[in-house]
Amino acid sequence: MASLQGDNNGGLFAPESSTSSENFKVVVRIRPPLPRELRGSGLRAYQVSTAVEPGERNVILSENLSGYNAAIIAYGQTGTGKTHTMEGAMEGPERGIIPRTVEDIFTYIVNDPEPTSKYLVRSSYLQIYNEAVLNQQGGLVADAGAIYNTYRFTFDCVYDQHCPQERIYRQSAQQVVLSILQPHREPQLLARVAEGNVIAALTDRRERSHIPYRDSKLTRLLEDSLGGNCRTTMIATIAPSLEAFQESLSTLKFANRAKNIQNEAHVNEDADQRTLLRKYERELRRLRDELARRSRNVVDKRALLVAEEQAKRAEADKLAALTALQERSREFLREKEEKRALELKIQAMQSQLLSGGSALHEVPAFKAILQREHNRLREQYEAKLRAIEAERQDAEGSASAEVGRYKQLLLKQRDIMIALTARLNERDEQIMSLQEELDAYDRYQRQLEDQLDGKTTELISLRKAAVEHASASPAHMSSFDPALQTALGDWGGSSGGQPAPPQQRSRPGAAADYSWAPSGSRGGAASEGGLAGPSSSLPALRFQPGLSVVYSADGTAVDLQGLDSGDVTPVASHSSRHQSSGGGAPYRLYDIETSMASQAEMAELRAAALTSAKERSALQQILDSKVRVMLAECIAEVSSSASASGDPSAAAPLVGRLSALEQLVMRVSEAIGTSLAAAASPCLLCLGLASGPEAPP
Ligand SMILES: Nc1ncnc2c1ncn2[C@@H]1O[C@H](COP(=O)(O)OP(=O)(O)OP(=O)(O)O)[C@@H](O)[C@H]1O
Repeated sequence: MASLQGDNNGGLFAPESSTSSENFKVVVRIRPPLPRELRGSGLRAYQVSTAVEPGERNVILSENLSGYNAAIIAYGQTGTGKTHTMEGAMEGPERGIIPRTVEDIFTYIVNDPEPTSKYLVRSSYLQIYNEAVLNQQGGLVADAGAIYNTYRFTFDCVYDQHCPQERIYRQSAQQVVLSILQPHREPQLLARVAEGNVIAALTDRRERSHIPYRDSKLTRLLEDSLGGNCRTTMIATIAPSLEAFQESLSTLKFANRAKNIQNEAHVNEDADQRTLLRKYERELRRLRDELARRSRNVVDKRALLVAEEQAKRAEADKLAALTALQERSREFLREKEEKRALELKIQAMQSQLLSGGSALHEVPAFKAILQREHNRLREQYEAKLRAIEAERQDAEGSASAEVGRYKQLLLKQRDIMIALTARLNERDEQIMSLQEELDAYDRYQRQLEDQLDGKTTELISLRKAAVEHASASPAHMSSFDPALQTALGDWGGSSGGQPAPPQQRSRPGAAADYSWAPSGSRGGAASEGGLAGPSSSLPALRFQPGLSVVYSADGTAVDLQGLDSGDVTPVASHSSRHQSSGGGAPYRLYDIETSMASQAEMAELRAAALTSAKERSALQQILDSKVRVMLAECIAEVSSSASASGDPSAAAPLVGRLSALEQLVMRVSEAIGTSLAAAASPCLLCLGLASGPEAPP
């Protein structure tokens, strides 16, 4: 077998050329002459034969199962040795390509050094006869006499290769197609079926467009082998006899065209997901780097563009500023010229005015106008001054009237204040006099109380002496003075408790001048109903003979405990006259002539003290009521005067003063009442009247 590279050397055989495709090879195998052919004269002198090296088969078997699809197609006229080439003998050196391929595949699997690799080997055997596909699995069908038949033996080897060290999981599928093409005896049909449009299209030097693989089942099955993902070797078999010259020529032409087929073979590798992921990550990283590089270039370009734009803008601004400056300079020069022209014009006009011979203010018409204007302005100002003066006078008149009215009000208010002050002073004097009178009452009451205390002490001593005397000489008690016995009462020690008859009365003329005459006439009212004394104007007590009670000035009865003595005649010779040290009213107290003072005297003193307390209380009440009335009148009068004057605040000091005076009177009254109660309580307790109905308030 030799590669068909051309028909140089004037024959059908030519050396290999590097221009032929590595993925589609075409070889020609010439069958050795058969014995019958040798008997004839069909052989030519140029007949040669070449053996196929084992290494070439390995190449055909896709580089030791590295994952490429591989195909061996035997093409030739009948009896040219296709079956002999593909199948041959099952054993021995005449073994064909199929058994050798099977041996190579399993030898490779057995010799694989990677223990983790896994292989799956599948095989199929088909026959296509008149466009009918027949499954011939399980045995080879050899029908040498049939025409138009085509066999196809497909041998698939799928294996998994796993490399833990490289963490690679690769799955490859290798397809070995061993086909036998039987061209038709008629060249037209052969061209249509075998070559067909497929070969014509595949070998067309123009742009490859549509490949009509579907025109026949054979071309459909050989789709990958002819122009696809496959490393294909086509074996064109010819016979060496002269009788087969036309067929051999036709086969060689077909082989010559088929060698131009371009196959694109690649490894059938299905990487696992991790490998794909790593592959995609590497691709993604590469794309990112590319994008970053391009973006950086874009940023740099943008910055450059911005800088250029800024430079252009700055240049334009600079030109605009220069233009504006030049324009301003021109305007300045123009204004300067205009100013100079105006100054010249003013100078010319002034020179024209002065050229008349006299100044403007000396022109008569101008003087007249000036005078009129002056007069008009003066009249306006004078009229305005007059109006202002009239307004000022009106304001002064109204102000003076208001001032006069306020003066009158102030004078009236002052008079009211003076009058109120005078009345207040008068009230103060009256209050002071009442206070002094009240003090005189107090002093008199205290003296009465002192007197009463002395009498009580004396009476106690007398009763004690009487009791001692009775106990010493009880026999004489019967002859004891009845009056004294009566005075002693239970203290006299009388047996049986019978009262002693009154045998001795108070000595005639033994009376006391108990009258008192305070200043003023207020005490006169208290003497009504009382007994008349030497001083008829003073209240008096008189003890009637046979009466057991004595009445005070206000009609209060005082029990004298059975005293039956008659008149209590006041005496003057032995009376002790006490003069009030305070300069108050003179008064006279009982003058006890003898040490045998009766209880009538005690009762009299008690009644006098009680009367004095009652009168003092009455006077106190009268004083309080009158002072209160006076103060109320003063406050009302001051308030009415202040409201009448229109200035209520003017009377506030006076009202405050009156209120303070009222508080003072109240405190004085309270103090008097308290001192009175404090002074009267011990005395009244001694008299047994503290809880009586006539106790002073
Ligand atoms: N290279 C060869 N060496 C020896 N004998 C061969 C060789 N090639 C073919 N022959 C013999 O030639 C005869 C025909 O061969 P073969 O059957 O293989 O032809 P074929 O092309 O398959 O014919 P068909 O197409 O009719 O099946 C066979 O007897 C075979 O033994």
